Amino acid sequence: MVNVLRLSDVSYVRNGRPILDGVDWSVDDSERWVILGPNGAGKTTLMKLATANDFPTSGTVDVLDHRLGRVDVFELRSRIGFVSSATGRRIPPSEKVRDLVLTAARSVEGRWNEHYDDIDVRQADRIIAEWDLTELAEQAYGTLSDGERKRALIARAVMTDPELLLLDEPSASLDLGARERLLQMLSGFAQSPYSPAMIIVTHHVEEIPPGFTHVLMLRDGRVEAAGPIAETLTAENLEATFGMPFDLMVANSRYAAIARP
Ligand SMILES: Nc1ncnc2c1ncn2[C@@H]1O[C@H](COP(=O)(O)OP(=O)(O)OP(=O)(O)O)[C@@H](O)[C@H]1O
Repeated sequence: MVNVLRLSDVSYVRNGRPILDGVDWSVDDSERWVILGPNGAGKTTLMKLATANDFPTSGTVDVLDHRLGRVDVFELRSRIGFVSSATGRRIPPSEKVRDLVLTAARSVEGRWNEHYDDIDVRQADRIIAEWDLTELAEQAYGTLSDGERKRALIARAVMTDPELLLLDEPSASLDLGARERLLQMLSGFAQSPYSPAMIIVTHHVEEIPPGFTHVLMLRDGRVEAAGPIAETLTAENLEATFGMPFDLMVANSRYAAIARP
């Protein structure tokens, strides 16, 4: 097992307010983590640290065995895949899906005159098929549905064989069918031994793909609970995290929560 992320006593303070407070968290390469928490809990801030896009106010963050503050973050970021709603906004609407995935090999957004090796083209086509995008490969990104866009962005993120893949609310705004299709694909990907360590952020237990192994529950910048999902994702911990009582159901390795009357 190789450690890919370690936060030790991390605090992140802005305007005198602790947005993250005393966070300890460790992720190994075989693990698939869900970060669960209400609006404003600090999930996005945690993602910024894990993707080497920000620095803690105090404590230490080690990403892929490098301590933030002592490493070239640009080199480090090239080893991390990250998809958030902001990622999609940077993609030129006219970019074709095949080029969107292929250009990740050169870390550019928008195809110009770069040369791509056959191995890159084959890798892009394989990943496009894996994420069920073959029929859309010649279609412009701006014309895709939300669900198709999410799959295209994830395909782009995995094109560079990242050692850590982070997805910020991958199924937000998707309709039921698109959400379920994406969850099935994420579940398959999560269960492959060849996949990198994965972290997804969500507000909803219904959006946890089977195969995810661990959960970190965050409230007001503090870790409410963290550990293997089967023993950590409990009605008690949900109540502590979201501040109200829930009935938690598990069926077919999927979770559902409804407020207790
Ligand atoms: N740079 C900043 N300066 C001041 N406040 C900040 C800054 N960054 C985040 N915050 C505040 O910290 C809190 C946590 O923000 P964050 O975006 O990490 O939460 P979140 O869990 O991702 O929320 P959501 O689920 O709504 O996306 C919020 O109240 C936010 O306003």
